[in-house]
Amino acid sequence: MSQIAADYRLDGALLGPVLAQLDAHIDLYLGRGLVSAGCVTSLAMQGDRLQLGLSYPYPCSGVQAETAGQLATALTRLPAIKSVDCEFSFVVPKTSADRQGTLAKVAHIIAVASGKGGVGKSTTAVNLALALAVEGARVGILDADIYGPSIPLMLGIADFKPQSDDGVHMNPARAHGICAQSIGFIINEEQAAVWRGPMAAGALVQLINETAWPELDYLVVDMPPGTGDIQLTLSQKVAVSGAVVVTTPQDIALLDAKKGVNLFQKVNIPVLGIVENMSYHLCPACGHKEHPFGAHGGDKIAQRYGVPMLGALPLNIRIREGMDVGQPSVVAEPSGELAAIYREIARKVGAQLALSHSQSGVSISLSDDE
Ligand SMILES: Nc1ncnc2c1ncn2[C@@H]1O[C@H](COP(=O)(O)OP(=O)(O)OP(=O)(O)O)[C@@H](O)[C@H]1O
Repeated sequence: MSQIAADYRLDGALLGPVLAQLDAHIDLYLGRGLVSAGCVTSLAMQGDRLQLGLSYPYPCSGVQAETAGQLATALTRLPAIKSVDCEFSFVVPKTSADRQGTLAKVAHIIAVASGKGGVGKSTTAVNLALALAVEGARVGILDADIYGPSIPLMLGIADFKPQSDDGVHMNPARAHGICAQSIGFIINEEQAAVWRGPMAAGALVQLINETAWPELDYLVVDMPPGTGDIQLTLSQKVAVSGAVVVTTPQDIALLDAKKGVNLFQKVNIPVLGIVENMSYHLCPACGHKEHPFGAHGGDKIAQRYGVPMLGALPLNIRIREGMDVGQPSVVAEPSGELAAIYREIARKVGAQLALSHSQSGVSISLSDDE
């Protein structure tokens, strides 16, 4: 899966056992051993230290320390190895999409969609974008939610007015390490409310194309709520690489989420998974977990449609309060449990995207330097 040529400089007697140990380490997000997943890009010995280069097709800085520890434990069982230096890198998988103009610098476009409004789609899109960035990717977000563009407020950039250097393309805003563009920077809600399907889709495609996006690994698009023509046209016109469907556990929201999954599957856009928002409530007094809207709805959809369940967020006042003041959970409490859930979702999204766009395996060069 890696697009880097591997460079293995170990003698034959050591190479086999080292590769065996590395392949016995199953990457949780790719579901394969590190060698078969193409993550092992370099191996060399310096004295009794193994220098190990790992290249991941998804951003994963949050689990690198743990992975390095586990690999060191496994590899130092081999008598020749006393310690291991791990070097991690992230190389975004190539895409087959032929994007033109300002989107040519964007590797992958991730649509965040929901069957109905108010389920927390924008909240999820913003935190997912920030979590991908914290995990090590270059990220942008496009607020395409014409009926309620909330991302400027959520990122604390409500007063931003896009400027242009070349008189043609608008520069996106920057906030919390990601860049952002919103339909809300350009038009007001009354104007948007009267747009019908084709007009809205056309305006959104124009907005996305007329933004001077920098080099990005992922552009997260907060889609308008619903699963109709606007969503379909937009997804196809900008060659969406994969979709995340957000739902709440109520039956009505789940029914709409199914429509969302169906829509993307029908047009061959990989559904990267389901996020169940407001999934459970933790009693702040006693820590008791309750499911006021029913349990496991997202799981059932995921199983039925053969798509991953990416994660479940609690109904938690801190999520809303952070959003209201431009401090989403991932940046407000970076080491908190909510940030941890979003970061886990981000790693899964990146890995699913890599799996669904996986290229041919790694090419290996071997030499007996040691
Ligand atoms: N898990 C959560 N716990 C508490 N509040 C939440 C949670 N998720 C979202 N909210 C709050 O619910 C409200 C709706 O969220 P959001 O705007 O993200 O929904 P949406 O699906 O994008 O809505 P729309 O489609 O109407 O724009 C916001 O006030 C948000 O802060």
